Amino acid sequence: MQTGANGVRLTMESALTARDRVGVQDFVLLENFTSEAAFIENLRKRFKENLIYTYIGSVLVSVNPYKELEIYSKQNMERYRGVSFYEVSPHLYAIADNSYRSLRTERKDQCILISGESGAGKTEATKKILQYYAVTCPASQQVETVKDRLLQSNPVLEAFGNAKTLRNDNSSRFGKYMDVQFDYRGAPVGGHILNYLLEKSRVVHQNHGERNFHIFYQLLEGGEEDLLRRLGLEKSPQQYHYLVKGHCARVSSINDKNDWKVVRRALSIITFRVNDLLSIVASVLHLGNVQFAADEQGNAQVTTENQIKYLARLLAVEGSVLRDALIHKKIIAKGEELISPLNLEQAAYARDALAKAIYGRTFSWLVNKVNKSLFPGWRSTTVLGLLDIYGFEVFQHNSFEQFCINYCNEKLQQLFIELTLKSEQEEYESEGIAWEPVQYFNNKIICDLVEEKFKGIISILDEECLRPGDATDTTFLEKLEETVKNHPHFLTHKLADQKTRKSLGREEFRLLHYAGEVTYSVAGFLDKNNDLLFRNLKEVSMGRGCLQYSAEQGVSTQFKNSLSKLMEILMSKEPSYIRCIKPNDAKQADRFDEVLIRHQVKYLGLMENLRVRRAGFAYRRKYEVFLQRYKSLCPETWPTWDGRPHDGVAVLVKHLGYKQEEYKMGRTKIFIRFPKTLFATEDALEVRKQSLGESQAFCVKSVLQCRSSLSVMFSVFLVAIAIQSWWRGTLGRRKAAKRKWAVQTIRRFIKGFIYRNHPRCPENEYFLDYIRFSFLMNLKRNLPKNVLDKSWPTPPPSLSEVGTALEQKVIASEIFKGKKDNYPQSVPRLFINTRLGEQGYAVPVIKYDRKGYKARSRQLLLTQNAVIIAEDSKIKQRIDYANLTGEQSQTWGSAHCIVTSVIKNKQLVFVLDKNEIITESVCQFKIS
Ligand SMILES: Nc1ncnc2c1ncn2[C@@H]1O[C@H](COP(=O)(O)OP(=O)(O)OP(=O)(O)O)[C@@H](O)[C@H]1O
Repeated sequence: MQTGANGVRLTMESALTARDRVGVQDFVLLENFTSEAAFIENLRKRFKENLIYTYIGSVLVSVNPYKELEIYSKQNMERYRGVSFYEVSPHLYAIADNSYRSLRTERKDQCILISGESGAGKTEATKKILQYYAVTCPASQQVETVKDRLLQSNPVLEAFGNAKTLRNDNSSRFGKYMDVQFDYRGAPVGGHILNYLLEKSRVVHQNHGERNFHIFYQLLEGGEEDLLRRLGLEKSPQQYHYLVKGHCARVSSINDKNDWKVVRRALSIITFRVNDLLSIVASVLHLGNVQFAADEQGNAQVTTENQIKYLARLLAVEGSVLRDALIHKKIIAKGEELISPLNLEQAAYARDALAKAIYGRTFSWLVNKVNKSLFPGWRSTTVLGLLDIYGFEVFQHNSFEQFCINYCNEKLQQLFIELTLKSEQEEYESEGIAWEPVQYFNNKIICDLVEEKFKGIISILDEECLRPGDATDTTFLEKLEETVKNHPHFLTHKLADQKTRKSLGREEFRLLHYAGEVTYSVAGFLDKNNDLLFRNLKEVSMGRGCLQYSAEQGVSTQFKNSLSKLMEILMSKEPSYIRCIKPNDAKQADRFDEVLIRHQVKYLGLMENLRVRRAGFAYRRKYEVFLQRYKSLCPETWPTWDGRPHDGVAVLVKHLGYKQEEYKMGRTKIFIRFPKTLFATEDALEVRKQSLGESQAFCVKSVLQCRSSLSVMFSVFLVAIAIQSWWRGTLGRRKAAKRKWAVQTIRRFIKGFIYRNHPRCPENEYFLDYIRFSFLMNLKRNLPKNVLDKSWPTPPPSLSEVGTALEQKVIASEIFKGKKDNYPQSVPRLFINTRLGEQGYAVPVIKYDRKGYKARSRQLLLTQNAVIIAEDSKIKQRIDYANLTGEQSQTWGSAHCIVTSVIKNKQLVFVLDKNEIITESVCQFKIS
């Protein structure tokens, strides 16, 4: 949580008073909520004060500070833990905690959707949320392992999926959805990752100032000599065509050598097949160095035999087969296989296509391995998903990749609208407030334009890719024009009017996205959608098991299908949103580039978010909370209100003169339509606080003066009023606390009843304790008359084991009653081992029957100074401490067991801690 300059906690309402300086914490409180300028001004004010987080309702807007802020400490995490969303200032942790709490209390799966352009801070946000859970969730041995694996998987995925770009030195070049799985105690026990659209083109080409994926440089820079020799690699990246296209193999902010050490270690935890994996990485570099020359017929011939030799070894294929595959194309026409030679350009294309395919498949294989290592072994009860995906991309030149990314954002916006409106509507319904239609733009029309069967852009693209004959990017554009020409969100040079036509090239089409227009160039659409890998190359490259090829499908269709699965996953969860903004292109702290930010506000759809959120009411609060804050503004509610909070708020707002159209009273909350109403109330509170402060000071002063000048009677009278007012306040608070307690107890009881047949867990422990208590009280009244009496009351199912334990307890009393000083204290104690606390040790106690056969062994939990006494000398000798080791064995050297004489055909072992029974519910066995 952020604190103000004076260290005071900034809650949503109290921060309102500082709004001139730091703006509003929630954009819904912007008076002029349709003004983009007001929106940006609010962001700027807050950014200047290092307040990088602001809400739009429950959406968090985050501006990358490009500097370390002291708001991510463990202490800060603790402050956000279990605290209501609006009681603390906006933060990632508030979103993380809120989602986690909903997951625990409502047992509903959650997801946090993080979007923004490259360098806006999505990955950092994801990592910080994971850290938050790592620190604040319950821990166990397994959790530690999972945490470890989650942390280990990160450098591996970053090595293979991230690269230096102009905008970000560690840019994720793939979309990522990660499920964190929790057990019934709320501890993270597993994870699962889905990856989207890896930017494979980077493997063979990088723009100036950019690099290939980190792993290549790490391997060359950090790999041991032996390893490099085995892979046939040289240390210098300059030797490899695929690594020098961007002319910046070395970057000052990146330490490839150190990163390699981390990645190498992490890799061996994730997979045993590190050597295979590195062979494939190396083979990509060798492929890049394969060169061709044209023969007399213009057909390509391989000129770099050495590379083929290495490739054959690394990919475990025949060299001659690979060579042939690189310079020939196999086509199946009318059921017949035809092999035709490739020219230079085609061979280079085939080589690059193979390199991209190999790398892409390897990446998927790796994600698969990571998932296996994160699999908890069973289906966990609840999951929390984190989606770290590129936001809208609008460049000078937009191509197939931007088309896919922007389509993805349309889908996410659709989900946002549906779920936000749905949850608004549900809240209105549950509060008994009439629904008011919300004016918003439904972008379904754009999603349909892209994805509709037969008529959508993706279908047309696939059709064009598959049709026989000469299909080109231009024919695809023509087909588009023909099929969707009348769509209001689609435009081309040919379809545009005179004026717009100037801004559109002949090879371009424009989509009017919900966030604004984007013009796409069709050049390369067909190739990229085909992701063409000639059939014979595909066959050749399947040598290593890491390379698996999926069914043939256009890339855009594959993406559409995986998006539709993603939408299903997200739809089944309760979403939270984080929208990340990059403040400048120079990666500098304290620089707020307004033009760049306006662009992002537009393409993140923030104004549209705000409009949807503000469609109804700007502010809503539980009656109790509202009354507690503002009760001093009305004489009838101050200092306490004895009636229902609902009535108190009604009296209060009437006194404040709220107009009918300014608010609505729901079942449990007040809804305020305009921020100005809230601001006026907040300002009145400030004034009231001052006058209250003055009057208190006055009161104290007058009491002091009274002592000297007025009669004692008068000062007693003043004090009496003060006490009375304090007492009323205390009574009121107690009453409210009691009511709250009652509600919580009833809730816990109901929940416990529902979970009564589950193993003990937070949901049912209260209920089970209650049942146990009732059973014991009943037992107390109906105890058997002697040990042979079998008429024990039947325990409830959840306590079936207690019956036996109780029998033992009664038997124990036969032995110890009157013989041990502290017997009376031990009676009400539970029979389970938990009394030992966390200091207990597990000790194997192995029992033998009279003939010396091993009868039963069992783990006992003992405290360090426990004494085990065996009364029966034969059995005493046979107590087996063989498994005890080190320190414990010395401690246990003096331990004893009491093995009592036969009672009811059973023997009992009582473990004593000094003179006290610490457990007696164990080790009974039949004597043969
Ligand atoms: N909360 C933060 N505090 C300090 N620095 C940050 C924060 N968020 C981001 N940064 C800085 O910005 C850089 C880019 O952030 P990050 O890699 O998370 O961006 P991204 O949105 O994931 O980009 P891409 O889409 O390219 O992967 C980080 O390396 C870090 O230096």
